Amino acid sequence: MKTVDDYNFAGKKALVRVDFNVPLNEEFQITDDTRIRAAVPTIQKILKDGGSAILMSHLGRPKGGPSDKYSLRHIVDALSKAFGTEVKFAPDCIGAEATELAQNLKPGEILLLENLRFYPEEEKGDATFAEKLSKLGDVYVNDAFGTAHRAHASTAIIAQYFPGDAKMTGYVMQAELENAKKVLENPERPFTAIMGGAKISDKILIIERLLDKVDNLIIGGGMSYTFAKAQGGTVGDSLLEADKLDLVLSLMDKAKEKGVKLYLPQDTVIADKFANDATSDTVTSGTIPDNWMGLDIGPETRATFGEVVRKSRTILWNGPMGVFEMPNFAKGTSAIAEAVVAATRNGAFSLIGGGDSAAAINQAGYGDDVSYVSTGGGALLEYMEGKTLPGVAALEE
Ligand SMILES: Nc1ncnc2c1ncn2[C@@H]1O[C@H](COP(=O)(O)OP(=O)(O)OP(=O)(O)O)[C@@H](O)[C@H]1O
Ligand SMILES: O=C(O)[C@H](O)COP(=O)(O)O
Repeated sequence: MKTVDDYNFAGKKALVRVDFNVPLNEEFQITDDTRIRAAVPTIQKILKDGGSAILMSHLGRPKGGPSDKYSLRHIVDALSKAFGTEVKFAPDCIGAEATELAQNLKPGEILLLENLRFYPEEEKGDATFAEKLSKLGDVYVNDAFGTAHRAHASTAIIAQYFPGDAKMTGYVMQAELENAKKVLENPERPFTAIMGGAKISDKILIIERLLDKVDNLIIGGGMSYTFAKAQGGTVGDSLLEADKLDLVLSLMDKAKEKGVKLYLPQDTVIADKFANDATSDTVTSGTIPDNWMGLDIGPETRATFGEVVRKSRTILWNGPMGVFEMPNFAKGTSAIAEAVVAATRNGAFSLIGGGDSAAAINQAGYGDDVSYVSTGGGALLEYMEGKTLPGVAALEE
């Protein structure tokens, strides 16, 4: 695969697919700018060579055409700050105005196109739409690792409209693939995977695949209650995927067969409602009373999980240990973050994946103290599951 290092962008307009699907609050402020900061080196390389950059991205999952809520206009100022130069904006990603703005772009300038998903053709992978986008630039760079698992017009289909030497990966894509490979191929041992977050169904395939790779598997967060229930415990109103009970039991058997040590929470912080100011208590896992819900791992679990993590040499972490957005239920996630940082300082390789896990590590101020924070959520998981990423495959053809 060609990379931006193989290309001189002097006098060229680079059409760059980035993943600026960033979390915004109600005032449209960016609450985690990891994906924007990550994109800077690729854009800088293009501009330094004497090229210009036309950035295209999606934001959220808009259905039914353009809407202010999902407009990329909201992030233009933040981009100008991050890139150190004024970023121009095209209020439509194709059409006469976008074409004119792209044509008039001078070396050193950046243009951001409006949300690609305002056209249903984007997600459908429509070839005509992809061809229209392709006309805006001379060369195509795909740096949107976070969206590489989607076979969309701008991430995959578009590549066919550029010759082999004019389509390539950017630095984000390269770094993501390299770091994921470090974990998947010949990891230093012990190798510990920490899985948390809300849904087992989203992560079941990766958990199964990891059983062939890891020495320790730690399960926390919302998904742990399905394990507790499957073992005969009570979980009150906690998150539960009741149709996955047999599945988690078979996972537990597989872990045993493969000699993987499975760590589940011993104790749980429970609450009488889903709110930071809820009344809370700590109970043994699997003994949650009716009308209460588990929102974090308890102190004993923090100690056990922390010790396993500190002794690890390779760490993969996806998904928070509790509802870390609420300060009263963030202790488990913070404790894991601290243990991952301590292990990394001791020479371990740590890869953090998933939007919320990245936000949690940044919120705790540890973003620079782990080996690599992935910009990918679903994309990283699918890559780890062994699936081909269409965004990467399109550049290989
Ligand atoms: N005990 C719990 N009860 C309810 N929600 C929980 C609990 N533990 C964690 N969560 C929630 O899970 C969410 C994160 O789950 P998710 O699976 O989306 O992780 P992620 O790191 O963002 O991965 P990805 O980016 O792949 O989605 C957070 O919003 C968090 O509050
Ligand atoms: O945030 C993500 O995981 C990517 O930007 C992809 O978004 P999607 O799941 O809406 O395709």
